[in-house]
Amino acid sequence: MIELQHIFKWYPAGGSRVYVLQDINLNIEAGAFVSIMGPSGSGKSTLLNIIGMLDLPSEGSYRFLEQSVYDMKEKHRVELYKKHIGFVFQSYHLIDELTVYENIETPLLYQNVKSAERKAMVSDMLDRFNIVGKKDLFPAQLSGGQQQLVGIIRALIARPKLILADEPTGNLNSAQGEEIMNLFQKLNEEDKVTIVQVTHSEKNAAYGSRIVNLLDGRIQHIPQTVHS
Ligand SMILES: Nc1ncnc2c1ncn2[C@@H]1O[C@H](COP(=O)(O)OP(=O)(O)OP(=O)(O)O)[C@@H](O)[C@H]1O
Repeated sequence: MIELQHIFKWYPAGGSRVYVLQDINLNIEAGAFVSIMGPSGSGKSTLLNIIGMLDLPSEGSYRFLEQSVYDMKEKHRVELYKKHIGFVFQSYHLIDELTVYENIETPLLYQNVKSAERKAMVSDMLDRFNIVGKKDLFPAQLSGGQQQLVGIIRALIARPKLILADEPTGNLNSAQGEEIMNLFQKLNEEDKVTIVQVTHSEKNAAYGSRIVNLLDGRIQHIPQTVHS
C-alpha cells in the first residue's frame, strides 16, 4: 500500500541543511498495523505527514496504492488522500459552529451516505464511546479529551482504508485511550483497515503488528518483538 524510497527531508539552516529524515525506505502492506516510535524530534510526525501527503519530502519517491504520488497533479493527490486516508491528530480541528453530532456526521455528508444510514452510523459511534449525552453540545462546551474523542470518531466514521494517527490517545483518560486502541485493533483485524500510528507508549504499540523505530531521522533496524 505504502512504498517510500530514499525519502530525505531537510530544512535550510544558515547555508547548510538540517536533516529531519534521511534515506527512509519503508514498505507498509495493506492490513498492517504499524507503530512509529522514537525520541522527541526524531522525525516521526514528519514521516507521518509525508505518508499522509500533508507534507512533501525534499527528495525521494512515494507510491501509494500503486500510484506514484509525486508524479500526479496536486488535485489528484488531494482526492487520493481524502478518499482513502483518515487522520487522527492531536489537534482536532472540530467545526465550532456544529454540534458534536453534526461534526461526526460531516464526512458522511461528503460521501453522500443516505440520511437514515448516517443517523445509524453516528448513533452507533456515540453509543460506543458513551457520549450520547453530549451530542447536542458544541466543541467549546467539551473538555480537551472529549474534543479529541470527537475528532477521532469523525476520522473513523467514514471507514478509510488507511488511518494515520499521531499520538491518538495523548489527551484521553486511560479508559478512553483503551477504547480507541481496541477500536483500532478491531478496525484492523476485522475490517482490514491499515493503521500507522505515532506513539511514545509501549502499551499502545503492543496493539500493532510492527514497530518502526526512528532515531535522528533514520530507521533503526533493531530486533523487535512482534505481537500477534
Ligand atoms: N519548518 C521547520 N523548520 C525547521 N525544522 C523543522 C521544521 N519542522 C520540523 N522541524 C524539525 O524537524 C525535527 C523533527 O520533527 P518531528 O515533529 O517530525 O519530530 P517528532 O519525532 O514527531 O517529535 P515529537 O515526538 O516531539 O512530536 C525537529 O527537530 C523539528 O525541529
